[in-house]
Amino acid sequence: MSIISHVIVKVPATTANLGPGFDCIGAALQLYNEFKFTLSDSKLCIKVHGKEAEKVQTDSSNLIYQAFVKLYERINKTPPGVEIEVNLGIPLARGLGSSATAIVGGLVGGNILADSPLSPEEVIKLAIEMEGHPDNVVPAFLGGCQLAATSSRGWEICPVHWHPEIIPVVAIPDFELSTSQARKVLPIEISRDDAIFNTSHFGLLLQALASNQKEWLQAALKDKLHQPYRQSLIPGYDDVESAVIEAGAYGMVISGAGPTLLALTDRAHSPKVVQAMTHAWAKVGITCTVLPLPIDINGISFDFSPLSPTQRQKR
Ligand SMILES: Nc1ncnc2c1ncn2[C@@H]1O[C@H](COP(=O)(O)OP(=O)(O)O)[C@@H](O)[C@H]1O
Ligand SMILES: N[C@@H](CCOP(=O)(O)O)C(=O)O
Repeated sequence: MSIISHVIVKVPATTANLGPGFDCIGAALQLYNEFKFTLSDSKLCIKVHGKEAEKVQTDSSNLIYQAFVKLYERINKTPPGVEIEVNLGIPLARGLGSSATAIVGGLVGGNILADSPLSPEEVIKLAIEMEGHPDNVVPAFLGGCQLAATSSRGWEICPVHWHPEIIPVVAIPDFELSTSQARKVLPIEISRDDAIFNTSHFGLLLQALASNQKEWLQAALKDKLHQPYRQSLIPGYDDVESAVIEAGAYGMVISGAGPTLLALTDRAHSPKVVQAMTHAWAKVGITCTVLPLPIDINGISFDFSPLSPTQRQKR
């Protein structure tokens, strides 16, 4: 029996792939979704607040609720009645890990209301299973920049040092691109040359992120696994990239599955990069919101209240 009446879980946005690290690396960003779970005797009730709230399902198909139910399935218990209140701070289907926050939020909320039967490692494993790849759910849960690789134990998760002088700037356009659509355009197989290209660039990326070595970062952001196939889904990609380089950034990549574009820059060039992204996309008729978003180093945070003695008696 739960001794907790409600829990509020805050989960950060993420930027996955970082160029050559398709499906294995991502970083948490200081932009958040917040989920409040309250035990309830009546049927499921989901309330959503914030911009784009009307786009989120409020029935049992809601991804947060599906994750909540998954948690209870895993511990062989019937899910309790619950009211879920969502405060959306992260735009949907833009490549900033909104689905990852819903999965992580639902699992963590469910786990806490069930008196935490699963360890953080088990919750992360379940989140990866639900999302299908680790590169957004892992940093969303743990914060910072995280690398995940399969092993005989399941997953090896490894923090990646992100030099504080490397500033992420995201340009979020006013159109959506679902991850499933952006995965459909990817080839099943790639050539050995492309595999070597990505292996070498990914190795360089890890060293470049840790050291802030300018030339390494400039080269390391290149990729041949997913970006060449996805660029055509993002009108104006080449124009924004040229403007970003001209403004002095290290480079630009697709954030997650897109369509948000992520520039990495040093602090001094950050204001120019913001302007360049805004203007370059406006020139091709696309309105976007451009934000420098520092790395979130904490991952999930939560706050909960115990049941009152009267509530305990009722249960
Ligand atoms: N806060 C949320 N609550 C419920 N479902 C959500 C939430 N955020 C995202 N989703 C679901 O995830 C979908 C977007 O996932 P996806 O295409 O992977 O984009 P993203 O890059 O934002 O994760 C939404 O259309 C919605 O179905
Ligand atoms: N590696 C995935 C990452 C998807 O991240 P999201 O933030 O767009 O959900 C991919 O590139 O498909």
